Amino acid sequence: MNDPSVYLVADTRITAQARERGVHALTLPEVVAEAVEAGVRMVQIRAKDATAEEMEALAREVAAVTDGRAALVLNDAVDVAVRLRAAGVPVDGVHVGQSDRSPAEARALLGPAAHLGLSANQPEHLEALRRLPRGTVSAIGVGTVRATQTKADAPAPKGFDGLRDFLAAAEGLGVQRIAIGGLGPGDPSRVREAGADGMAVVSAICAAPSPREAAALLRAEWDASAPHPAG
Ligand SMILES: Cc1ncc(COP(=O)(O)OP(=O)(O)O)c(N)n1
Ligand SMILES: Cc1ncsc1CCOP(=O)(O)O
Ligand SMILES: [Mg+2]
Repeated sequence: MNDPSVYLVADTRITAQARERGVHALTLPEVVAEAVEAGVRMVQIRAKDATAEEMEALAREVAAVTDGRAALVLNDAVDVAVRLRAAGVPVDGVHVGQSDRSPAEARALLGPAAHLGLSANQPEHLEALRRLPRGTVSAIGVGTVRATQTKADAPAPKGFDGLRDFLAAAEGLGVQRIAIGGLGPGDPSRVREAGADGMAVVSAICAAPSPREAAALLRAEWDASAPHPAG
C-alpha cells in the first residue's frame, strides 16, 4: 500500500513562482528530488496549465526522479497515466476531483492495481463513494483544513474539528484519508489526531526556501506524533 503520510503535491505554478521570487532556485523535478531524499513517499504532479503532452513529458522526468522510491500520482490526467503505465513508466495512478473524470471511469481505464485518489469534502461525496464497488477509490483528499492561496476554487476551510468529523464519517469505507489545504510544519500531530492517514501539502514544500528541510521537518514531525486509534 502507498504511504500518503507526508504527501507532496508538486505544483508547477507555485514552484515557478517561488523560483521567480528567489525563494529557491529549483525546478519541479528538483523539488521532488529533495523531498523524496528527505522522506516523502508520495508525490502528485499538479500542472494545471499543462497540455497532455507537457504533462507526459514532466511525468517522465519526475518518474525518473522518484524511480519507485515514492508513489507517483498525476493530477486529473487519467489518459496520460494510462499511457505511461502501459509504457512501463513508474506512474502509480491519478487524483481526480468531483468535476474531473468519474472515479468509476478512471478505475476502468487504470485497472485494479493503480492508485486512484478522489477529492471529497461534502457528505454527498461520501454517499456517492459508499455506492461504488470497494476498491474503486484508493484514497480521499479532504479539505481544505485552512484557507489556501494555492487553489482559487478550493472548498471552504473545515478547521481541525471539521476535519475530524468528516474523517470519522469516512471511516470504514476502505479508503486512505488524506488532509489537504493550508497545512505545514507544526500540523502533523493535529492532522494525525484528527484521524488522517496523511497530509498533502503544496506551498509548505514547493514554496519553502529549502524544500529538502521543509520535507524533512514534516517527515520528522509526522513520525514523532502518535498514530490515531485504529478503526
Ligand atoms: C490529495 C489531494 N486532495 C485533493 C486535491 C484536489 O483535487 P481537485 O478537487 O480535483 O482540484 P485540483 O487539484 O485538480 O485543482 C488534490 N489535488 N490532491
Ligand atoms: C490542490 C488542493 N486541493 C484542495 S486545497 C489544495 C491546495 C493546497 O495547497 P497548500 O498546501 O499550498 O495550501
Ligand atoms: Mg482535479
